[in-house]
Amino acid sequence: MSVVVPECCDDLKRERGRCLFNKEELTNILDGGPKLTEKRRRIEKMLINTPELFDDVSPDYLSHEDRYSNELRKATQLMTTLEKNGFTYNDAVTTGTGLWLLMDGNPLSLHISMFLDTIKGQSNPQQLQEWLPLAEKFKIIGTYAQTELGHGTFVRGLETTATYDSTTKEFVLHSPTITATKWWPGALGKTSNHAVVMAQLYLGGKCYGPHIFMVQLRDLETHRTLPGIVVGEIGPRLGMNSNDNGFLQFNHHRIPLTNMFMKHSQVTEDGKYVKPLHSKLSYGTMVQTRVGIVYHASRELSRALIIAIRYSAVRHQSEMVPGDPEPQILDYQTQQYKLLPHLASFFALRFSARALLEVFIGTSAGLGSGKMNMLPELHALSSGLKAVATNDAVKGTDICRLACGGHGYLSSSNLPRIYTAIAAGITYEGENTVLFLQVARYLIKSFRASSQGQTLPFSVSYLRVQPPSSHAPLMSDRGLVDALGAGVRWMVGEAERRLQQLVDSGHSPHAAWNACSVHLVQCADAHTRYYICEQFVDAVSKLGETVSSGVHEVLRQLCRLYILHRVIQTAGILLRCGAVDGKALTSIEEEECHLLATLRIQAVSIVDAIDIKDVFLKSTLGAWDGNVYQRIYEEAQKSPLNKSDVTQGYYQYLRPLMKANL
Ligand SMILES: CCCCCCCCC/C=C/C(=O)SCCNC(=O)CCNC(=O)[C@H](O)C(C)(C)COP(=O)(O)OP(=O)(O)OC[C@H]1O[C@@H](n2cnc3c(N)ncnc32)[C@H](O)[C@@H]1OP(=O)(O)O
Ligand SMILES: Cc1cc2nc3c(=O)[nH]c(=O)nc-3n(C[C@H](O)[C@H](O)[C@H](O)COP(=O)(O)OP(=O)(O)OC[C@H]3O[C@@H](n4cnc5c(N)ncnc54)[C@H](O)[C@@H]3O)c2cc1C
Repeated sequence: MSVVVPECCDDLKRERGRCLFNKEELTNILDGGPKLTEKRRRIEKMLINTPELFDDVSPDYLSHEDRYSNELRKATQLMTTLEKNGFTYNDAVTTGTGLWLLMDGNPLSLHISMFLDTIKGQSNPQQLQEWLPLAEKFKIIGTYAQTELGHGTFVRGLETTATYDSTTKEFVLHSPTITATKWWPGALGKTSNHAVVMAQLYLGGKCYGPHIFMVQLRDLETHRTLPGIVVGEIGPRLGMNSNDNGFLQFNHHRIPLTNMFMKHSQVTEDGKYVKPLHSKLSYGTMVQTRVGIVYHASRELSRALIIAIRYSAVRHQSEMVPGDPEPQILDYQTQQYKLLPHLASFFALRFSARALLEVFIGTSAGLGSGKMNMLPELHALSSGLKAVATNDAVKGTDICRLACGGHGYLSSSNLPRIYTAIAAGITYEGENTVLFLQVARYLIKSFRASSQGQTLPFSVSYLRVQPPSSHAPLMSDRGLVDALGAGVRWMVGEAERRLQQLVDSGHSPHAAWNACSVHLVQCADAHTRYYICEQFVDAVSKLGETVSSGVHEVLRQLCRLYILHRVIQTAGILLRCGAVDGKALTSIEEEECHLLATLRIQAVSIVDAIDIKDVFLKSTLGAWDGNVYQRIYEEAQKSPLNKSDVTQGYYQYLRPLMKANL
């Protein structure tokens, strides 16, 4: 059968012809510098030259078992390819490239992230020397087993016990109830032969709270489960079904004393406990992963944006003016309003992720020399940014899908897979509401400290009870960000007042907290977004000194759009606290509409500059050449239902129905 394929590529040619900035320069900025762009491209080239890393058949057509095996095959191939070519798996993670090839839940991802990070961050020198080389060379393969059937959020409520037996110098690991079963850890079901396990430490009958233990789960030769351990896979999930998320139970399973991670807290041979410098140091791997997730979320959002924006430039639908040719759907203002604020969000998240990474590196260096004072701020920033980044990436990815109409619902658009993968990010590594409440706790504490005249750390210094008055004109970027800051200050002040009022009227502080928690979550969200706006404005103004005017103008427009959009979203609060008036809001709304039209002109070039190649986008709708319809058609031919003209189902069910006398 021959198919008539409309010629689409001219649209993208025309779009690209309108580019007024140096794409390569913007690519370098997004990568963090020309050297990092060059390194990413070297990794990409190497991966593209490894055909084993690519699927002939979509995982959608494979059985659960084959899906897992296929992804494991590619994951192991990826690790060996990287190693052979002198790269680390971290290179593939930080550039995104490796993760995109393993598109459906890579069974080695927990090993190369949380398992290795725990070994590096929680081991004493002897443990590091013993475990790190084994893990780095994949002689042992592990995961991070913390969550249980009964508890994920409330780590202090975990039920798995690790009871020290000083006669044998061993810990006895036990799962006393069904709810103590470890549940969810990626790669726990079938892949891992080790796990770092969070369990309640018991010494002489006393509980010392959650601590981390290195536990071997499977024999290193036969891969069979060791006695005293029950392990398996938890079954299908919304997405990432090529991973083997697992369950784990211990039946009085013994491990040596030296298998407790002892960098921060220790147990001596005679069963004495040595306290850590800060009680939450054992949560370090979670904090580090949250920092990585901010990058990860921005990358996934960028893939969805490239797909949806290119498609919107290729797709023609309806008549804008009766009788005129059908316009590109990107010309509709409503389509621009769907997509372009999320494009601005991607840039905002990318700059904020970088700023957060610097805070993380600075705090980690401080911890190395015993300085704990930056830990609360890192916890608040990483919690808030992880929550905003994943919330926005999920929302943005779904909007991208909707913006592609029916074809966005096709698996071959890759939007469903990007969506389901990033959707898990709202829940894992700290459920977002819970993380926002941690941020709120920090905000209220800081606000109260300020009322007592204390100096506040940098990220909350704008909450000062008597802030210096802003000199920036309201409609400047700085002026609007100051207005947003005033809005957050008002919200936090209001939350504090309500909390106090409830306590004064006889509620316990905890009951008052719960009664204000909707408002507190809004404070945390608003604070984090204020921080993101600040980072975006700072980054663009710093870059202004070094980049060409075309690139600077694009960044300035994206930053402006992000701020305007945020002001409109918070209009109610800003009006209530008097930071803006109705007249200003009207002009901000009008400016946003103008800006959408301006940014639309170069939108395709901007997403081109994100520089993600077709093999990593994996989308029929988002490919560079815009040959959308041919690709969709070809992908459909791969459906197993198309292997024969008449399916078995016809003979088995349909024909009998048609022949029946109903
Ligand atoms: C690469 C990308 C690929 C991406 C690929 C990534 C793959 C990831 C796969 C998924 C993996 C997982 O999900 S692994 C499992 C992840 N699980 C979680 O994240 C669990 C979330 N829960 C928690 O983190 C915690 O239990 C939390 C909610 C914070 C509550 O802890 P507690 O009850 O112990 O603490 P609270 O009583 O609330 O608070 C007591 C004080 O401790 C402080 N505190 C709490 N946590 C702190 C912390 N981490 N650091 C510093 N301080 C902390 C609080 O601010 C309080 O300070 P004061 O106010 O000063 O008293
Ligand atoms: C795809 C995926 C992969 C995962 N991988 C791992 C892994 O590798 N290792 C691992 O250990 N775990 C893993 N997890 C588990 C994950 O970390 C937990 O699911 C997560 O921490 C949330 O905990 P929960 O499931 O107990 O949710 P719950 O805490 O039960 O949350 C349910 C609801 O209760 C609310 N809630 C809970 N506590 C509070 C509170 N204090 N205040 C207000 N509201 C509250 C939440 O906001 C939410 O709306 C994974 C989960 C998923 C989905």
